Amino acid sequence: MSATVNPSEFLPDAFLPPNFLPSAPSAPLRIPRVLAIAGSDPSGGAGIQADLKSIAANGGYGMAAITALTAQNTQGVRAVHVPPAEFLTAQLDAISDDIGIDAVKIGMLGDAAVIDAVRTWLEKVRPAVVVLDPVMVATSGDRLLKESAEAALQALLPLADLITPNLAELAILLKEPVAADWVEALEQGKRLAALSGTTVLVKGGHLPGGDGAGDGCPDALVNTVGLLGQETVVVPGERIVTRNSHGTGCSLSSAMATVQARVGNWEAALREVKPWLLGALREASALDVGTGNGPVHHFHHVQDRTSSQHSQHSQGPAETPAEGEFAAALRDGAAADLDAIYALDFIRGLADGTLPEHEFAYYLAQDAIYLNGYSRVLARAAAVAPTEAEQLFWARSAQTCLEVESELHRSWLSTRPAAAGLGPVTKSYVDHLLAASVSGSYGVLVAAALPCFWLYAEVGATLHREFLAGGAPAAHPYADWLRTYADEDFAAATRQAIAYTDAAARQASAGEREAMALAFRQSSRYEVHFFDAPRLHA
Ligand SMILES: Nc1ncnc2c1ncn2[C@@H]1O[C@H](COP(=O)(O)OP(=O)(O)O)[C@@H](O)[C@H]1O
Ligand SMILES: Cc1ncc(COP(=O)(O)O)c(N)n1
Repeated sequence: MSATVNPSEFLPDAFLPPNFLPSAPSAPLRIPRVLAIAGSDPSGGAGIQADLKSIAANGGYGMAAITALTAQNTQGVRAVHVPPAEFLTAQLDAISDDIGIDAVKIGMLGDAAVIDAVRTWLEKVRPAVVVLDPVMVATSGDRLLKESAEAALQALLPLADLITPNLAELAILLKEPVAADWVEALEQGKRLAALSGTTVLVKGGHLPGGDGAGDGCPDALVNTVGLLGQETVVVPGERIVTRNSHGTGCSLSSAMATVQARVGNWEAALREVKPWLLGALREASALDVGTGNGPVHHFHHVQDRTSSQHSQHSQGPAETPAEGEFAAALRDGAAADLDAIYALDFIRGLADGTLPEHEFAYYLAQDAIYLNGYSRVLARAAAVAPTEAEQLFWARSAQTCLEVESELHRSWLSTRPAAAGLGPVTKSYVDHLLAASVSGSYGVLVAAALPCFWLYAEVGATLHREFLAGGAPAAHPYADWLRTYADEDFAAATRQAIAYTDAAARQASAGEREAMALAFRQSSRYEVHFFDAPRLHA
């Protein structure tokens, strides 16, 4: 390995929004222009109406070419009207003749003539990002695609970069029975990815409970063309008990198209979109729309301008927590992860000196790579911090990270054999942090960054105490390293980071606080995986 880490190793240019690089700190985030090609749902919960809300909620500029009109509400679909396909072509051409298109989301197509029109236009325009939600049947059970058009839809799949079938659609596209559990769903996802040569997003929304996915609602990216670090990337998620899931598939696919256009990385996009959608499902009860399967709340994360009415709908999480309360809840939630870290072979081996040297070398090399990415994320926190004190704090922390990284290279890594390059856990952790850093929420960003301070400080202090209690033996192979753990400056910075995160939570809406808690939990999990990575990958 070279003496310096090349950040582009894990930060391809396309991944970085223009204002992410320190050279252009004040440039505005580019607003991707996202076109939804889909059917209309006049009740506003699904179809093109959900797409436009979802695109806007995720920071994009939404455009809409309508394939079909439906007469539907939260109870079901009453009628479908598909205008002549030539008129869809006229809409599509009008847009692409004038406007640059950063991403396309395709939803309800209706019939084979519409599919043909979309295919012809896609082949002509070749948009950079195409997400295809193969809409066939509405949640209510009504058909939204003629059965005779299924083969044409199948043939359209290779033109998409991502396909987002639900379990029923996955089964129809494969001509197989519906997957009975999550493991089977992933297998089907792999088969569809192989068949279409496209990345598949397998969605856990329709999983029956107790099937290996636990009570959760996971999603997974499955891919056979080498775009992702691993063949399957599972993003776990909580399951919300609600009837209001009308339009979740439409909203997810539009959000993925929008965020992918912004961050250029499917995994990071899903990690950003999933907490947003979870909040939209959770806060759906704040809306009073229809008597059936109601819509989700796309703008739950936007500061509520009618908070007095809003709080009548959702109690508890909507109330601003007292000072320190949010941070205390985060710490409680991380207890299991800390226990898991203390039980790792890596940590036990580091403490008693039995850790194999090659695992230690791998850990140091990954730490250096991680710190470089982490420093960029902290710099981003400085760029969007609401006060000058916070700006200064995150900027100093970003600088310290780079200094620690270069010290690692100068001292620890200079005498060690070249370890492997960017490891899978390091990549996933940094991707998660980068997704949080472009989420548009300062709170989510600092919550995602916090476990690296907090858990690391706690683990370091414990290891240092144990080392001293054991008489600080000079012959301990990792004595020098263990001594570095007792750093009062780092402990003070950790207390400050906790206080700023707690303050951000007190300023946030209930939905944003939920997204903060999730971002923190995911980073805590990554802390565990990071310490366990040397055992698996060294
Ligand atoms: N009850 C739920 N709780 C949390 N997430 C859900 C729930 N239902 C669906 N989702 C999420 O909504 C998205 C759409 O999933 P799904 O309902 O399977 O698709 P569709 O709306 O196309 O039928 C996925 O990200 C899924 O994980
Ligand atoms: C026009 C239109 N398009 C798509 C859906 C599917 O909705 P869901 O996301 O709930 O599966 C719908 N009900 N109506």
